[in-house]
Amino acid sequence: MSETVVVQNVYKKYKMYKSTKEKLLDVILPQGCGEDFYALQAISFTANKGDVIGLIGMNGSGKSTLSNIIGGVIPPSSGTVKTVGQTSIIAISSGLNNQLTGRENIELKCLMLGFKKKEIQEMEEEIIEFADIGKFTDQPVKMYSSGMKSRLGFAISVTVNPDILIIDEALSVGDHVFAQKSKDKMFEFKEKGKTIFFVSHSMGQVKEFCDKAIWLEFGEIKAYGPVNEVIPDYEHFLKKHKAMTKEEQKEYRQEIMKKQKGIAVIG
Ligand SMILES: Nc1ncnc2c1ncn2[C@@H]1O[C@H](COP(=O)(O)OP(=O)(O)OP(=O)(O)O)[C@@H](O)[C@H]1O
Repeated sequence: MSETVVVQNVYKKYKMYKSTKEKLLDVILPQGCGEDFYALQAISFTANKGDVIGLIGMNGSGKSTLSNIIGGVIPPSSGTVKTVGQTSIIAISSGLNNQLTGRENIELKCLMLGFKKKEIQEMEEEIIEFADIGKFTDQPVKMYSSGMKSRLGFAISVTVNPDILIIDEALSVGDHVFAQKSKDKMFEFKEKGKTIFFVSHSMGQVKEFCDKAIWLEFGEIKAYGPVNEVIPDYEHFLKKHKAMTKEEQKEYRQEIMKKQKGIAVIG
């Protein structure tokens, strides 16, 4: 089986500041200021061609951070990510330039992906039709509704025919017709054997679409395996977590954070 994504020991560190003053001091003082916060810790896994992997986990567990790192939108603080083939990321705020028109955004994104002018011209109509942006095509994106923006982002990302596709909650946006159109497109990619990462809070959608799942908890991989093994464990955990009092939830989080601090020092 050919490996398309290899993630090795990835960490993503952010600085947390209590005030603007602390943020300023961090820039000025040689020893820095503020507290380190790890959005991702010791993340290692491999995805193969044809894998459709759900990224699941509670709010703030690191799903978007990980998908942005795989998609090359943000760099990891340490560790490596190797991807084979072209990667395309679909997120609700999928990197459109508000000042440019829809058509200019299409051209810019395709140029950045290395397409030639003739290839872009050929794809342009297909993207406009898929996005269904009609007479808004030559208007600046800042005039678009949020639905139009996400349709355009989705249409560009899928028409460039990527090898690795990262979908961050994209199915939950847009009207019924577009949701069905995007779902069909995703199943078409799945059938073509592309590698797909699918970020979702909907276990129904993950079960329907994915073969495997990565369960993230407070920035770490808690489980990675077939959906029919990982999802029941995650659902069981969610139920238990929901039944905890706020205080117990806090204690549970602190317990894990304490363990993670040890890992971060080693990492
Ligand atoms: N730019 C940033 N600066 C500081 N902290 C950040 C930044 N981006 C994300 N974080 C933090 O990193 C953690 C992981 O965030 P992320 O958005 O990846 O989680 P998520 O699992 O996608 O959450 P959700 O399900 O709520 O979308 C969160 O605690 C978040 O507050």
